[in-house]
Amino acid sequence: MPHTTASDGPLLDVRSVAKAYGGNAALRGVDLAVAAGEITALLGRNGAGKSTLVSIVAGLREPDAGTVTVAGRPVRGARARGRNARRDAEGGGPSAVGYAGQDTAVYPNVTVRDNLRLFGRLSGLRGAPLRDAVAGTAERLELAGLLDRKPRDLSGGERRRAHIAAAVVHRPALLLLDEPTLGADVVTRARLLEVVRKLAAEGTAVLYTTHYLQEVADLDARVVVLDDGRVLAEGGVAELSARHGLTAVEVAFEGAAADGPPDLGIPGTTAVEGTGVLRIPCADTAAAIADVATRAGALGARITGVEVIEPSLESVFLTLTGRRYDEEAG
Ligand SMILES: Nc1ncnc2c1ncn2[C@@H]1O[C@H](COP(=O)(O)OP(=O)(O)OP(=O)(O)O)[C@@H](O)[C@H]1O
Repeated sequence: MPHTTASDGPLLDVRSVAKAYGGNAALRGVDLAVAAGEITALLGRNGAGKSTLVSIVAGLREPDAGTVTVAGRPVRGARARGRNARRDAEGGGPSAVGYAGQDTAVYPNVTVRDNLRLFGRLSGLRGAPLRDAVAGTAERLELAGLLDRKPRDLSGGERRRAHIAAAVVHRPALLLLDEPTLGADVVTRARLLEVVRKLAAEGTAVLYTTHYLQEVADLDARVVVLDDGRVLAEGGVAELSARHGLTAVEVAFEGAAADGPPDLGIPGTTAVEGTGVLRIPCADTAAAIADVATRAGALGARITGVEVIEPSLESVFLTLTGRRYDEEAG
């Protein structure tokens, strides 16, 4: 079912959103847009503000300033909705937003089928459309054989799939996923990415936070880099790599793992921590390798390996923030 917006604008439109907790600014004026059918990956280190932003878009938190619209309609936080929540649900048909936060939100003691029914009903689905939605979603997330089991009796990966199923059962126009693959094994991760790709291909706008840069490439997602509550850069992976990525040559030397690499006197060179490898940022890799060989030869240092590092999201992040992106820090 294709999702259309009330206007020609993006499905999700976030403008100048700011949020502080006490005196700590978590978001400092964020602008972000996601079109129908587009996957946007929100990248940033721990504490960058990703979850805060996603929960504001989900209507779970109030921004201090700025606006969020989904399909042209303003998102109101839980406090502002207050007693009108039911009226909103009744008036608006199935909810436009599906949200899967970091913690699994399915009820552990209720079967997967009843969980999916419940989440479908909460979004306004009833009768045959609800039954079809539950069956279709279970199929999509390979839960069909697990519908009569309770989440407390499922494996971690199965429970995570049930959690995502609860967020998509009503076929939201906008899907918010906050680190959906955190701790998932390779197979579960691949399945979840496949589901996200399919939903996007059918017209769902997806906003996705992750610490795994490889997933961003696998999803061919548009990237928004958030750092300290601000958008540092946005664009496609190739575009960002070309604009901000580094090309470098990494050179390993005999005996350097213990003693550290030799000082070749090349400006900008850094030692890769704990490896004895020298990283040399450069524009012309062939010229850099020839230069290294000459200088190493003069010092009597024996080269044991050379690797060319192409621009990547990792190096984009390093350029923009001056820090490495720690993928396991989720
Ligand atoms: N409920 C809260 N009360 C006080 N401070 C908070 C609260 N939630 C988040 N923060 C702070 O706001 C900042 C942004 O946190 P947020 O959880 O949005 O970051 P994140 O990018 O999602 O991080 P992570 O990758 O670790 O999940 C951090 O400094 C965090 O400590």
